[in-house]
Amino acid sequence: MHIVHTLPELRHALRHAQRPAFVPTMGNLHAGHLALVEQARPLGDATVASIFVNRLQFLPHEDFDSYPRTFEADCAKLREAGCDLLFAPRERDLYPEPQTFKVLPDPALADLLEGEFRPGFFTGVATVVMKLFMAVFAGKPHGFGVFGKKDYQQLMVIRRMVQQFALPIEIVGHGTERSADGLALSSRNSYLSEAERAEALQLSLALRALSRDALAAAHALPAQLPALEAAAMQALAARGWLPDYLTVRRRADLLPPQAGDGSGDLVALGAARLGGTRLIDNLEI
Ligand SMILES: Nc1ncnc2c1ncn2[C@@H]1O[C@H](COP(=O)(O)OP(=O)(O)OP(=O)(O)O)[C@@H](O)[C@H]1O
Ligand SMILES: CC(C)(CO)[C@@H](O)C(=O)[O-]
Ligand code: BAL
Repeated sequence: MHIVHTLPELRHALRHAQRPAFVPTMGNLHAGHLALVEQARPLGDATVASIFVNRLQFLPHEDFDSYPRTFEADCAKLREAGCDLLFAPRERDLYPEPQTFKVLPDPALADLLEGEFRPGFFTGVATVVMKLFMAVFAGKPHGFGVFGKKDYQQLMVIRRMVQQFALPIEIVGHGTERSADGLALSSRNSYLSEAERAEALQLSLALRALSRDALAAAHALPAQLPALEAAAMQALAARGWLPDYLTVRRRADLLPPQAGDGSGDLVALGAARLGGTRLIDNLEI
């Protein structure tokens, strides 16, 4: 695996590729990331990953400084997974000057859920993903970007960005990889103590219970859903969590379900803080 840090090095390394398949990450890689690399490998003619902890998508009080940086271990994992090229820019490579031009995602999609609790998050994500896409795909006739459904809303924002800017990039979504007990793999799981790690599973269980309750109430879901969501949040809060949201939304636009939406059109999404760690998860119903 070739490792490059600068844009000219990246462009040179990719000069013969016609259809790169690209997996952007923030590092501290786990089996979820490696599954994305596995998915990317047969798609393109070069498999590219990036590691970049993007300051632009963190709020001042968030964990930018403490975000786990495990570069050597990440390289070994990517090498083993068959990645051809790793782009690991330093901050000065990607942001040689303050990024005053930004990609502003549609607020109808980006200001809800994650965007409500992390204002500016999706502007930071869309801006860095656009920069990474320009770096990897500029001049290429076609390419693939592989993203995880664990970050469900992020995947939707990126799909819509690619569609509206008519980028010649196919966005591929990969299902959430979980540990044997059902916890969604996440870099931030490494913040959890042993006791918190055991408790963390309750977020996916709560989403499963909320999905079941929503299915049982399908005949009158818009009227009944607020009480079901409140009960799900209270149940987590009673276990010591601080839930931001536990909700059932339409997969198409992440708005609350309307009468006539089928249960197959819905997704349950949740975000909650356990101790100092904020976890997210979702379940397509
Ligand atoms: N469990 C998972 N299954 C599938 N894809 C995943 C999983 N976890 C992360 N990804 C995907 O990997 C890509 C890089 O994500 P990132 O580096 O932020 O990892 P993360 O585990 O989501 O980290 P964090 O804990 O900070 O949210 C994203 O497309 C993300 O959706
Ligand atoms: C897409 C991404 C690499 C942009 O920084 C990040 O949000 C992530 O790791 O999901
Ligand atoms: N996994 C999405 C990136 C973030 O939480 O900042």
